[in-house]
Amino acid sequence: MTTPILSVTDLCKTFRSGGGLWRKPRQFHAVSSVSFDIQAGETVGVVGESGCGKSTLARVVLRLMEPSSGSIRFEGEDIAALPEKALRPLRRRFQMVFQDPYSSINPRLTIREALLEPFRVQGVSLTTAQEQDTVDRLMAMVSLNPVLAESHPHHLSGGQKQRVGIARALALQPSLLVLDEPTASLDVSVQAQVIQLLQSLRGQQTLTYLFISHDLALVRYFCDRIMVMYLGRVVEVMPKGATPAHPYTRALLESSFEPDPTQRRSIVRITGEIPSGYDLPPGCAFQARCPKAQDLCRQTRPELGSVGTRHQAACHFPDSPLPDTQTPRSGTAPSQETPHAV
Ligand SMILES: Nc1ncnc2c1ncn2[C@@H]1O[C@H](COP(=O)(O)OP(=O)(O)OP(=O)(O)O)[C@@H](O)[C@H]1O
Repeated sequence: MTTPILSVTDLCKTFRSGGGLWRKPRQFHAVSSVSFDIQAGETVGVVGESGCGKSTLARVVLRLMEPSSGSIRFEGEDIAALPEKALRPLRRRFQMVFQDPYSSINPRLTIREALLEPFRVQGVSLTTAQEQDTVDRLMAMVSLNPVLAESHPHHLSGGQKQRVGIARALALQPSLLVLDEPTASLDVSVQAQVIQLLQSLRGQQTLTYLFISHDLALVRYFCDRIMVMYLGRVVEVMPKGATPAHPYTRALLESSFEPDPTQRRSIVRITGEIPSGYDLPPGCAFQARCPKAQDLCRQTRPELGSVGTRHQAACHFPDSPLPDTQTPRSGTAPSQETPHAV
């Protein structure tokens, strides 16, 4: 087994709010005890509803936000507590593509300047000829007309701007790219083009992707493995093509299907309130919305446990592939498997 490119263990991010002379600040658990590994060349998806902690996880993993606790090993080195000065040279090895291409590029810079900015930030000096080669190479890599290099971002369409965002992220030849909903703000036809571009770049270069999305269907199409988050925790980890075992993942999947009147199948609906991240109930965080919840779910929080090959779910009563879904899984105690299952 090779060393994973990224290894995250028990990562937590807590936000404090309120508090004063007589009142303790309240704690919001945006990311709770998340552990996963990514091997070089893999594409791992993180999916879940709005507010479940996907973007916070992405930002904390890349140290764009400080973790509250836990370890983040990038190419074998623990970067969770590394001072910024020591971290800076490593930053060229992991980059992020943001959801909103409109705000992620400085509107005052031309596209050429935006593409060369990462080199300046990293203190890499280029000759005029090298700058031109670099801009030409990056524009070609993301299939942008080189004429656009002298334009400002407001002259570009959303899709073109996101291509610039991707080119900028790739400028320093990183090994890990974290993509935070890279197509969410684009029209549907443009979304498909950006996904195709990301697929082709993955084929041409040795790139590892951590792909964040609220769209389970897209993640299932694009990613090798999928990590499902609910209220800051990972509730399911499954390989591409696997049948979801957690009722929450199943419901997410159902909600992403187009209705088909010719198909008869049982629909899982999510009803009920999402609990507040400030005040989580004991037991399973999904219990109030889960059609299968029983007393055990209200009492004991299920840990991530094996339900199949490289497939884990944090549920006392997971769906197939386990044969008897009404029998509590024997592994409701902390999983015997390594927590680094992603
Ligand atoms: N700086 C902050 N201070 C307080 N709470 C925050 C902060 N940043 C995020 N949160 C809260 O943490 C939770 C997780 O936010 P996050 O943006 O990570 O979710 P998300 O799954 O990426 O959602 P979306 O898909 O809408 O971007 C949310 O409830 C959000 O309000």
